[in-house]
Amino acid sequence: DDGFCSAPSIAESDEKTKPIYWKATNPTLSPSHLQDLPGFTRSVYKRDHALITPESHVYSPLPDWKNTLGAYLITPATGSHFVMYLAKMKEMSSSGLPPQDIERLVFVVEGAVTLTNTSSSSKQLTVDSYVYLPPNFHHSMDCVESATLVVFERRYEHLGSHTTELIIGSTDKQPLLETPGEVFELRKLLPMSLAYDFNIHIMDFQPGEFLNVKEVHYNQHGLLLLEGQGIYRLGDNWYPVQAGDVIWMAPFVPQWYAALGKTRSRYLLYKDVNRNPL
Ligand SMILES: NC(=O)N[C@H](N)C(=O)O
Ligand SMILES: [Mn+2]
Repeated sequence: DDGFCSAPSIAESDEKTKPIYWKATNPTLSPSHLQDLPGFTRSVYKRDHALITPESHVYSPLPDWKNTLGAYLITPATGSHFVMYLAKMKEMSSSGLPPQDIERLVFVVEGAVTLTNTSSSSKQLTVDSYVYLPPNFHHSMDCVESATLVVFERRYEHLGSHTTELIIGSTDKQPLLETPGEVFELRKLLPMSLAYDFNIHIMDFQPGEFLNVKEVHYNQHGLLLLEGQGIYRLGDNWYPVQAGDVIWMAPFVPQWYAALGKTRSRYLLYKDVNRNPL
């Protein structure tokens, strides 16, 4: 009647009053309906990339953590040299330590945790804040109510006499960086100095903005879409994505993103840097 196409949203009470077989002649492609289809998932796992969407996340107790469920989404089994997992901390929970020589970055997606370590007083980490923990750095994260964390860990690759330090920060305190030839806004959570063998980029796109470079590079990525929706190209595949989706990108997989929808896209991206690939 309005002269344009739209997918009507049908309230649950409406569904009960509809005649038998009405869905056969009123299909809809709305994402919320697709998610209800038995066995349907947008998740994909291929040699050089994976898309792992929330309906596929599988949680189990995290070794050495108390009262915490974790979903390992990227691990060396997928081909990466790092792990990326979501940790859901419940009431009165606490973290375990990473194995020896493993560095860790934790970003708070929801809730709050208290970070304690032997060298300084406790710090409260709330949504959008993060901590980088050098290898073999004793610490504990404790949660009174609940929190969701995204955690990256990898074996630290030493370079000369450089060493890394404890870093605590939040995205909004990080300066915007130059992005020659690109339109997205870029912040980095770690210093760009040689000591650090990876960084976490926070990238913001307004709807309609996209990567100008159709990237192919030696670095690996682990991505969590924090806000918005769009299309991710990985190799010859084009994926509709939305907040909550996780992507693994192997070295050299062609990659490109265009933000769509009505709100800003923001993603958090692991990238190995500062080391000779040999
Ligand atoms: N897929 C990406 O967003 N890649 C980044 N622009 C990067 O490699 O820095
Ligand atoms: Mn890239």
